Amino acid sequence: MAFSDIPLEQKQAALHDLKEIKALFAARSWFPGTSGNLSVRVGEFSPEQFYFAVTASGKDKSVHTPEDYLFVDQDGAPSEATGLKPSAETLIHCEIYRKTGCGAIFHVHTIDNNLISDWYGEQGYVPAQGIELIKAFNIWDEDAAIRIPVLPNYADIPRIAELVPDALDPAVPGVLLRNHGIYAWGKNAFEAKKHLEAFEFIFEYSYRRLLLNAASTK
Ligand SMILES: CSC[C@@H](O)[C@@H](O)C(=O)COP(=O)(O)O
Ligand SMILES: [Zn+2]
Repeated sequence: MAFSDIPLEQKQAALHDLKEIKALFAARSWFPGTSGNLSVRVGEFSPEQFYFAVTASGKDKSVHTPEDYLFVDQDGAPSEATGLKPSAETLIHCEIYRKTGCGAIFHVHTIDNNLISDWYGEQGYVPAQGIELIKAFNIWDEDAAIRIPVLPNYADIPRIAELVPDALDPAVPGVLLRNHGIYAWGKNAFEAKKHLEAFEFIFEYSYRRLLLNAASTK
């Protein structure tokens, strides 16, 4: 399917979703210092060919402008003529789409996701067990345990992107970059938002748990 074959309404719906999510996350201070990026996929998916709308690089994500988003293909190349540059981390979005076939990916930098990814960075995953919000990932076992993968935060984004396919756990819709932030995804914007909120709850819980544990051993 060529990009021009994708119905205009689908493209407009993706941009509408991005606008709403961007405003909501900005109100939560989830885009400090222009950090963070968002994408929503459009059209049919095959691992060889897909398209998505992504935030333009380096923008202040707390304001709306006519130059906030552009469409790119499975390799991160713009699908239409544009002067905009896709997010510097577009290749990471490409690898997540290719591997999972998901419909939306949201990336934010928070103090909690940075601290917890660094604390567990050496072991390569953040453990989480018995936290109610794990059910947001459609995991319903009592006392369920999950591992949220943590990748090194190389300056060279293609070097990170190539690690993504093997790092992902099919049951866990998120991956952390150490001391950087999280990528969370879902079948659509609603689900990606739900997953991101659940991860952030788990990170804040885990951080406070570590503090309480340390206080109780004093
Ligand atoms: C200005 S700090 C954040 C960036 O280095 C990057 O990690 C980020 O999330 C935003 O990059 P962007 O190219 O705007 O999508
Ligand atoms: Zn980032």
